[in-house]
Amino acid sequence: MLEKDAHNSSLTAITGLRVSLVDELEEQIDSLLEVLVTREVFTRDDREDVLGQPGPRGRVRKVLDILECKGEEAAQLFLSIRSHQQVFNKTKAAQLQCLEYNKVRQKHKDVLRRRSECMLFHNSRHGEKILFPEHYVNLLLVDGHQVLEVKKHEVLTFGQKRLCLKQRSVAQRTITPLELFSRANGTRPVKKVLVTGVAGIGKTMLVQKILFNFGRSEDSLAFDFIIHMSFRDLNLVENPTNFRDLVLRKNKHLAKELDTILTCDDKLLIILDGFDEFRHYRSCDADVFVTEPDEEAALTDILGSLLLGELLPRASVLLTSRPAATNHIPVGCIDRFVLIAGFSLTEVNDFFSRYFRDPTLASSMFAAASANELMLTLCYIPAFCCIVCCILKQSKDLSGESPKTMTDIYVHYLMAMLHSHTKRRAETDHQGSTQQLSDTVLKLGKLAYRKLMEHQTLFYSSDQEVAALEGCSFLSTFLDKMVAQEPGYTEEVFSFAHLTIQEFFAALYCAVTDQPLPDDSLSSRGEAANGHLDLFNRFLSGILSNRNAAVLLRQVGLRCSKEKAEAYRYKIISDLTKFCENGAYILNSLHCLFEQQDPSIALAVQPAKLQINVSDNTLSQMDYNALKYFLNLTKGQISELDLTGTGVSCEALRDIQPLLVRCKSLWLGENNLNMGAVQVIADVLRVSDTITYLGLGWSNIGDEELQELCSAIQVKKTLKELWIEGNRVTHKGLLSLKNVTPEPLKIVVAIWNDLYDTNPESVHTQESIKVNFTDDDMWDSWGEWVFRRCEVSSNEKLVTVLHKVCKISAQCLEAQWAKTFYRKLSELIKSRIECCVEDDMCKKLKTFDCLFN
Ligand SMILES: Nc1ncnc2c1ncn2[C@@H]1O[C@H](COP(=O)(O)OP(=O)(O)OP(=O)(O)O)[C@@H](O)[C@H]1O
Repeated sequence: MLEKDAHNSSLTAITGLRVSLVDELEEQIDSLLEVLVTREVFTRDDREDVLGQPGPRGRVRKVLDILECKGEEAAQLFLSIRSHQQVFNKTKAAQLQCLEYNKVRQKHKDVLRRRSECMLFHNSRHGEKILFPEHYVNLLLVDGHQVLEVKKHEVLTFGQKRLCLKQRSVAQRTITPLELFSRANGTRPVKKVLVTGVAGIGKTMLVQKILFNFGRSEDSLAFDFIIHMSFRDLNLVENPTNFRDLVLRKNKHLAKELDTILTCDDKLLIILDGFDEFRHYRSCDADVFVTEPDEEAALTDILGSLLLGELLPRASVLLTSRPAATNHIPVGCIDRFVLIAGFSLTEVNDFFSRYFRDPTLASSMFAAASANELMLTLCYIPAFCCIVCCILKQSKDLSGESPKTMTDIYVHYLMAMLHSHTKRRAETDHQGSTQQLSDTVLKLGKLAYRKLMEHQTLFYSSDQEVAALEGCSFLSTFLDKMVAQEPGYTEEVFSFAHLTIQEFFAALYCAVTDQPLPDDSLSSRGEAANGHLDLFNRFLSGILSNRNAAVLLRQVGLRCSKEKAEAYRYKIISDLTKFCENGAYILNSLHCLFEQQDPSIALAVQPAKLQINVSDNTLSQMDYNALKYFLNLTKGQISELDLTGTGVSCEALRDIQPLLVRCKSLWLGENNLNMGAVQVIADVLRVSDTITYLGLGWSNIGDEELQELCSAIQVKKTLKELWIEGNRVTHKGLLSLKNVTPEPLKIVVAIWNDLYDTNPESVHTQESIKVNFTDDDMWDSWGEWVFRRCEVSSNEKLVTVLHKVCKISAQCLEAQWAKTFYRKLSELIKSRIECCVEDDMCKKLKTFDCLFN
């Protein structure tokens, strides 16, 4: 019996599979029949019998009946033909799918190319097409961002008790857009990239460049698909949604292949542009995870999951943001931080050439811009460069007082645009009056202001403020119009030509109406201006300055009230005085002062102590200009200048060297200081009669650099404390301290250096050289300093400081000073939590609260 079964195994199999074979073969029975005849398994008569059956399923059944009569050999041949057929079908399906995938990929590239091939310039939006490749100017991209790398490191090692907490400084280098996803040092894959840069520096342009090149298959970014989403547009998503729908919103042509595209997620790049513009930017550190593209969820959870790699874990993500919002990005998941540094002089020149096209005109315009150094500095930011060109194009020169500040440039721009508009109107209907102009400007201002306060950058035509603009003629100069496809209907959607222009109009509205000045000073709850209104405040200050107020009144009949201007000046003076005295973060106030260009305001700032804290923020030349402007107008000693984590370079240090000489405490830690930079510091030590405390922790200092500093310290002998934690100094390096300790240097803090071996000749047995935490007064004062800084910090800055100080907790908690320090911190955190209204911030503070208790 068994033997018989074995002999008849194919026949038995066919009998067993009969039902499924009928399903499987019904669509291919005719071709299968032909093969059976060709291979002589069936005769022509058999074929006639089969074809005589009604319907394909009947024909399959007949084939199976005949096979049963023919016996085992025929059954075997049949099964082998069937399995060949299966393989053939599968290959064909795969080929078809691949063909379809490639077709959609090409189509998508065509769409991206079409979408990105034009460039919008602020004054050329009346049907004038400017081709992207003809106007795109190379942007300087810097790989590595000290402050964010440190933050990431701190987030990742949060609460860990590590013995050696050395944080190497980040080596920075310039890269090209092509290298954004290339592996650093050829090791770890780079999947999540964060690109930051200040307003108008070219983040969106960089995204356009990537899309354009991809659309033209011009670069070798190894992706099959790039999905581009802007937060400006995502703000319009109201209800829970899913990732698939988010992709299809703007890419309906991907619908058929989307499953395959999402399955091959390692070949997918998702670009999320303008995180700072996101209405829900505070809620992206998701703890509710979405793992499937079809899962319905809140937009923030979907985006958070994408960033954290819970959704489409193999996909690459490029996120762009202004620096102010980076505190709300889960930096732990970012593999590469890239900073856009804008243009250098060569690129500014290139921009002028491309803008004016005629080389002679371009070079005379460039000369006009170069005549004003401050204006040239502004041109390093592409958006400002573009506006400068636009003004020059309209007015041929910079007549009158030439622009010195960012606001001056925007006011000139507004005037140039209005002027060209009235000229055009005058040529046709002679109706354009100043009154009409100022009315429209005010309406635009109201729209800009209301929406900025609500964190909105896109507005529907049904919005009240948009409806009020109906019929105004020069809107297209400042507003972009798009048509949004909503399910079932379309609606017009507007946005300002650029976010900075919205911020400018918003400030203008606030300056010339009775809208109260926004109160952004640090409240006891630590809710300082969260960066969202930084630029708005700078514009507001500039517009309220006597110079610009006069221009606005003369040219458009817009009047800033005297009281408001006075109140604002008073606010600058009192803010600056307060921040100098308490050591709070001061950069934006310095910019507001700079915008006024009125030395009498700076002279009125007379703090009891001059402390300047601009730490933990990469500084640009414009920032240094604002810093120099204020400090050059003040006299005498600078009690403290805190440039920790600002990316300060050797050139920048040279630029501000005269200020460094006036400092008593100078903090330069968490910057990558090369030998050139150390030499500038040494030069300062050689001449300064005031410098007493110097902080160079985590700044890549090695033995040679330390030696350079020690020989400089010996000249004036004013330095008392040197902080060089977390560097590369060895025992040998410490020997160079021999001649300067304990006099004049009373304290050298060298913990977390390369001091592993116990060297009998070592100098750190000297009491003044600290290589470990101890229980003494010095740490007590350190704790007090940190605590004072925490007290005047916004919650966001506080969290940055807390991350830094929580590192030491494990090692020294037993010391009395540490007990007091952490108890006070814990109380401060508790009081901040009580008043905190922002969910993500509350969560962060609570984590520290748990840690410290
Ligand atoms: N590489 C470039 N080449 C030519 N023009 C540029 C370039 N980058 C920026 N611009 C000009 O500057 C303007 C602002 O650039 P973009 O919108 O990319 O800035 P952003 O960094 O995204 O600003 P924001 O943070 O305010 O959104 C552009 O509209 C364009 O006119």
